[in-house]
Amino acid sequence: MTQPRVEIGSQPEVRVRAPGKVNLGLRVGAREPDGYHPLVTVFQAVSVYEDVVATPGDGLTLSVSGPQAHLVPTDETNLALRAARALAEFAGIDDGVHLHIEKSVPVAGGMAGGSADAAAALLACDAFWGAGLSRDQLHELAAGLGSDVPFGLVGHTAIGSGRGDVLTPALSRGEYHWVFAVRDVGLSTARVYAEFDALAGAGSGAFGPDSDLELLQALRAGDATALGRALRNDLQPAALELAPELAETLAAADDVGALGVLVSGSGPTVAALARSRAHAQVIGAALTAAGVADTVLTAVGPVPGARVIASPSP
Ligand SMILES: C[C@@](CO)(OP(=O)(O)O)[C@H](O)COP(=O)(O)OP(=O)(O)OC[C@H]1O[C@@H](n2ccc(N)nc2=O)[C@H](O)[C@@H]1O
Ligand SMILES: Nc1ncnc2c1ncn2[C@@H]1O[C@H](COP(=O)(O)OP(=O)(O)O)[C@@H](O)[C@H]1O
Repeated sequence: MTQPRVEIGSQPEVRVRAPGKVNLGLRVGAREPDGYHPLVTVFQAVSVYEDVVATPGDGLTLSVSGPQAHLVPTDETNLALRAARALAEFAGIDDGVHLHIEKSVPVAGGMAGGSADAAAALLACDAFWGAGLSRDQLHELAAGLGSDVPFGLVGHTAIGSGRGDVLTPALSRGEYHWVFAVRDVGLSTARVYAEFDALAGAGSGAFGPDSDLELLQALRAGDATALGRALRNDLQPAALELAPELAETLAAADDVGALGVLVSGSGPTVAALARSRAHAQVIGAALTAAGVADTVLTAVGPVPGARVIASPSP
C-alpha cells in the first residue's frame, strides 16, 4: 500500500487523482430516525477528476485551484483537510502536510467532488507519511467522512446500500460516454432530501435490493441503449422542484437523441448518456447553443477510484 514519493527538485510530492461519479440508479427510502434516508444506488465513476497534491507543510494546510475554487471552503470543514486529520489521528502521526486540490468536478453539483477530494487526500497522506494503512482501514476512515467517500476510493461501478457507503462491485462491460451540463449555482444535498420528504410519494415505490435489475443487466451486457432506458433517480423530482430550469436541460438533451438523461445525484448537474464520443460532442454543443448549461463537460465511465499517479504535473 505504501507508495514512493516523487521527488521534484528537493521537494517530495505525492499526487493522487480521484474521480467524480454519477448515480445511474438512485432509489431512496423513507427518512429514518437518524435523519438520513436509506439508499440503493448504482455508482459509476467518471473521467472528471480531482487531483490532490501533498507536499511538506507546517501543520495541515490547504489550497484550491480550478474554475470554481472560490466556492470551496478552505477552513477545517474542507473534506480533504478532515481526511488528513482523520488519518493522522488514526495512525498517530503529527507531521504536517500541505494539500493542494486541483478541482474539475463541479462544486455542490451532485457529482461528489468533495468526496473525491477526501478519498484522494486519504491516499495522498497515507503515501506521503508512509503510514501504510490497509484498504480496509482506508475504507473505514472514508465512511466516517461521508457516504460517498468510500466509492471515491474504489471507483469503477458499484452498488451502494446503507447510505451509499456499503459497496458491492458491479459487473460492467464497455465504456459509456457522458455529457454533464453544469450550473454555476449548486443545490444543497440537505435541501434536496428535505424536498424529497415534502413531495412524499415521489419515490419509486420500488425501494429495495432488486430495484435496479434492468440497469445492472444493461451494464453486464455493455448495452448503452438499455442503460439509457434504465437510468433512474428518485431525487430528480425534488431537484426539479428546487431548480425548475433543469427541465429545459433534460429536454434539450433528449431532443438531440441522448440515450438517457437524468439529474446527477442531488443535482443540479444533468447527465446525458451518448451513443459515442462523437455523439457526446454533438449533445454538448446543442446544450451550449440552447443556453441550458453554464459549462458542459464530456467524460467516459467507468474509471478507477483514487490512485497515486506516476507523473507529477510539469
Ligand atoms: C445524494 C448523494 C447520492 O450519492 O450524493 P450527491 O449527489 O449529493 O453527491 C448522497 O446521498 C449524498 O450523501 P452525503 O454526501 O452523505 O450527503 P451529506 O452532504 O453528508 O448530507 C447532507 C444532508 O442530506 C441529508 N441526507 C444525506 C444523505 C442521505 N442518505 N439521506 C439524507 O437525508 C441529511 O439531512 C444530511 O444532513
Ligand atoms: N473539498 C471540497 N470540495 C468541495 N466541496 C466541499 C469540500 N469540502 C467541503 N465541501 C462542502 O461540501 C459541499 C458539497 O460538496 P460537493 O461534493 O462538491 O457536492 P455534492 O455533495 O453535490 O456532490 C460544498 O458546497 C462545500 O460546502
